[in-house]
Amino acid sequence: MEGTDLALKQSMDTKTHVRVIYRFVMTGREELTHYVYGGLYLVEKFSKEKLREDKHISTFHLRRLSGQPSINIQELVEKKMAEPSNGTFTVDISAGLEKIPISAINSISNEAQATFFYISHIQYLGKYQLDPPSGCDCVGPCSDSQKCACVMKNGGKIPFRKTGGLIEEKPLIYECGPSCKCPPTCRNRVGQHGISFRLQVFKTTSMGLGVRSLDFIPTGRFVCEYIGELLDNEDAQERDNDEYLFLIGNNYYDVSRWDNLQKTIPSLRNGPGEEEENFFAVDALKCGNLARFINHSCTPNLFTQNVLYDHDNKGMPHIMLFVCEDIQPLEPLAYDYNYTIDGVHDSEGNIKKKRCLCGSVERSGWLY
Ligand SMILES: C[S@@+](CC[C@H](N)C(=O)[O-])C[C@H]1O[C@@H](n2cnc3c(N)ncnc32)[C@H](O)[C@@H]1O
Repeated sequence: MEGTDLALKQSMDTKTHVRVIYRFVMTGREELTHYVYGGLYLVEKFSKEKLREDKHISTFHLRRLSGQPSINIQELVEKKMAEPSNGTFTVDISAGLEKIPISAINSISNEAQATFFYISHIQYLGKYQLDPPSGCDCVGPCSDSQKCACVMKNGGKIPFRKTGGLIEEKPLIYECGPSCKCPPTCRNRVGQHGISFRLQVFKTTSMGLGVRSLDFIPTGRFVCEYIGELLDNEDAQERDNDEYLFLIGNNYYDVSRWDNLQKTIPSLRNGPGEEEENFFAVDALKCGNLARFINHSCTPNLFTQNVLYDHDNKGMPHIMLFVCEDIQPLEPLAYDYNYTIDGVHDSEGNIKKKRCLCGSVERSGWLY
């Protein structure tokens, strides 16, 4: 057996008592089964004796994808460690709220899953007035050539490719929404359709829980929204939570970030004006979706994009995560939290510091 080769070619074979958990191929959409060894894969049922007796033993050809750690299969067999002694697996932490199940695996310890309420839509506190969105009158799917009101708001071009990928990051994107006459299949509706790739929460070795993809996800594709309770600055301060609070202002009000874009296409300066700078945050401490588990990286594979579709309040856009670099199966997802060093304080105003453990060479060493 080629020990450095980790993509199992074969799936369930009842005769040999060997079951392959993943096929590590980019197009693989094999059913996820329950045991994963070392956070990667392995056999569901593996009887050493029977394997020896059985003439129909299947041989695996193992092929490792770039970045996957190696596993010594021979050692596992010798130590009778074919089944993990520790670990928990949850088939769907969203309990059916997402279109596809969000599994969670802890192959490091038997620690219980984090306790929070899984929700799949932003919760707006009653005190915030949401302006109803203005929609387009397009008959059929919107296109760049039509005089579509939403296309105009996006600077004259639908921001998504036909394949669904976002063309480029912008201060704000207007998707078509419930006030538009175009159908749900319109190309200008992406993030609102929710998760479409298989994502998994997993226990990391140093950063608590994280999220990885079980599928290959190409650059530009939508991954998920950061969901939680929407709070204004004042309410956010009162919640003692800097772990799961996404400050909307972090990548939005920084006009210098969009300078080049604004010079080339002035109509794209469609972020909030100064008078609208009432900062908002999405708090996912008590309730949220899987995005609350996505860790920070100084070399991220995701970026956050502000999107409006179901209301017109520029100060509280949806925070949608898109891919900025092709994601391979089992690769952890990460975005840049955009903290400023010495910019995080405790309730007494003292500077808080936290080491960054993302491991990127370019890292500053500090998360904040
Ligand atoms: C939004 S949560 C991410 C999920 C978290 N790992 C968990 O177990 O729930 C943010 C927290 O994760 C940890 N974290 C995320 N990225 C990190 C990094 N690059 N280095 C160190 N800690 C990180 C920090 O404790 C941070 O406050």
